[in-house]
Amino acid sequence: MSDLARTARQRDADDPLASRRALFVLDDGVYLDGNSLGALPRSVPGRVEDVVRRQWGALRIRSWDESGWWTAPERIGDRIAPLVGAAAGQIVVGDSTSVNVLKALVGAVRMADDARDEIVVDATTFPTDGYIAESAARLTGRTLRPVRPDEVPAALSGRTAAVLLNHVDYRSGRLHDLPSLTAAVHAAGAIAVWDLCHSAGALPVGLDEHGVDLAVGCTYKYLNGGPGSPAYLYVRSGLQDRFDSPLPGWNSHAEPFGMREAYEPAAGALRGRVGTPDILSMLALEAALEVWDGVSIDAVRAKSLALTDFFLECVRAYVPEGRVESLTPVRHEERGSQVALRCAPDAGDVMKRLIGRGIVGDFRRPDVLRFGFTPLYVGFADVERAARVLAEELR
Ligand SMILES: Cc1ncc(COP(=O)(O)O)c(C=O)c1O
Ligand SMILES: Nc1c(O)cccc1C(=O)C[C@H](N)C(=O)O
Repeated sequence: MSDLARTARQRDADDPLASRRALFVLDDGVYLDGNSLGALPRSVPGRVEDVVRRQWGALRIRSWDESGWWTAPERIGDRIAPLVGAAAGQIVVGDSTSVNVLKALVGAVRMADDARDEIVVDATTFPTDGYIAESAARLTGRTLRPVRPDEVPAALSGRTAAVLLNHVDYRSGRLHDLPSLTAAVHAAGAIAVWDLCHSAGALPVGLDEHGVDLAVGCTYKYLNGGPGSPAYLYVRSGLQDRFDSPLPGWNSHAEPFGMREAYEPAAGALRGRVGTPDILSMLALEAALEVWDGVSIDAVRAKSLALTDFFLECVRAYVPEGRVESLTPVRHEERGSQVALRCAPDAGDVMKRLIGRGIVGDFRRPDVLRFGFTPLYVGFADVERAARVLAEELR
């Protein structure tokens, strides 16, 4: 056994989160793709079975009240809230991240005065946010200005209405400085909107502490909600009265069953709802969130950094010099929970071979091997093995 393998074994033995792994369905491979689709928590299949057979099959329409279907978006929002540093009453679950980006960004611009004619968007964003921001700009009669996150402070002015940023870059794994960027946006008198897809469940976000205005995120990555599980929208309590959703469906009406002709928004975070919630996915997510009971997000962050540090150490030790280049920042303050390795010209083939050997990461065009580290179920021995197999494939 190598020194690194021995170290891994010891670190797994000392890991306070190690027992969480048993809460997930995994095989004997190494799953490093939880930043794309989280693994299945064991509590989910039984809950879905109950929702389908008893709540739907037997109770039918009564379940909207008796099984808590109607209030699921805000109830599950309150369950996610502590994971992203938000007090209750500010998050609703529903729709996709893409749809929530539209609600958040148009809602943000509608809070700004008309003289503010620009929307700033992260120029390195995951594509969907950029596409939707472009449409939000057209819908609100603003100009879209793509800016790299590090250049955002210099780009802000009295013309800026709202700024949409990704907390962690999906390609490189770079963590952007949410507190200081939010403060800069506020100093310019603009509204800060954050996409938390790659940070929620992997590191502390501190939405309330840092005064974030609006935020969105998916639940199928580090929150393990399942394929296509509903996303969420956070609207800071102090802004909720001014939040004017571009999708004011009947579920966000003050009196949904009043069936009124005129729209009147509900109070609070409920304004972020649109239409009938996707109950099966939503209640699968609720069951999945049980894995967080008793877990501190600070402990998750500590393990995440230890895992990514250890992976980089193993890669340095095992992989032939010059064969890969890490795009992941060395400084912890700039790192999310993934490692991206540039591997030209054959990253796509290399990832296929890794997956064939049970080491599952993903390939992002044009030349990136991407490995996500989910602290609740990835261990140090997994990390050492992944780097060792990668080195074998690259030799
Ligand atoms: C930063 C970011 N935003 C949005 C999305 C996707 O949004 P949607 O769930 O609407 O497909 C992803 C990943 O798919 C993402 O990484
Ligand atoms: N949402 C996804 C999907 O529906 C299929 C495959 C992958 C995804 C992803 O989440 C991709 C991911 N956001 C990324 O960072 O690349």
